[in-house]
Amino acid sequence: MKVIKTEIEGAVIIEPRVFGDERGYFFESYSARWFNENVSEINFVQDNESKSKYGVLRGLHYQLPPYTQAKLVRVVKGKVLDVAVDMRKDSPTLGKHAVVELSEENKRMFFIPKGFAHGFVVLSDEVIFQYKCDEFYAPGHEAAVRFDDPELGIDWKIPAEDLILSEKDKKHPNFREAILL
Ligand SMILES: Cc1cn([C@H]2C[C@H](O)[C@@H](COP(=O)(O)OP(=O)(O)O[C@H]3O[C@@H](C)C(=O)[C@@H](O)[C@H]3O)O2)c(=O)[nH]c1=O
Repeated sequence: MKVIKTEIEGAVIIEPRVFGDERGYFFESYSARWFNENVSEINFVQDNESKSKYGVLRGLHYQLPPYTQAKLVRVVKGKVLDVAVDMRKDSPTLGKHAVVELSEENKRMFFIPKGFAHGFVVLSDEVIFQYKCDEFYAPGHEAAVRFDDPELGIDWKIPAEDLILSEKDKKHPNFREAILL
């Protein structure tokens, strides 16, 4: 397992050690002991999975206090561009984002601490996306930022006409109007 820093303090990429043999492969997708020693002392309490087709963009989502969530995200099938936007009001990188390509090939995971808005876009025909959260879903405390706010300047890598968003995700506020953490 290797920890790779991103341009934003706290948001890190995790590269698992993959054991390949004639049967296929094996890797530890999560070890509480390793994670607590090498990344952060976290108690994950919920696992989620979503399936999406090419062009689907989910984001940029977060939960408000007291239900802020840290997330450990990965792709089981396909490929995404994964983005975390720093919403921490006291952070020197407030409003900046980290981008990571996650795929079934590179098997990378992305750890997004509390204080970030998160989203991804699907670059392959289909994606199965899995993630762990350290706080339960709190529907009354959902918050979000527009994926295409020019102030954030995120390059989603696929043409705007290919994007597929939920009705909810089309209506989020810009970063300037969003609630900071
Ligand atoms: C996130 C979530 C949704 N739901 C329900 C609510 C809704 O009816 C249905 C679909 O929810 P959404 O449209 O919000 O799903 P989605 O757009 O996939 O939301 C997710 O996006 C990514 C980018 C994240 O970072 C996640 O934290 C989460 O916000 O699932 C739960 O029951 N539990 C959950 O934890």
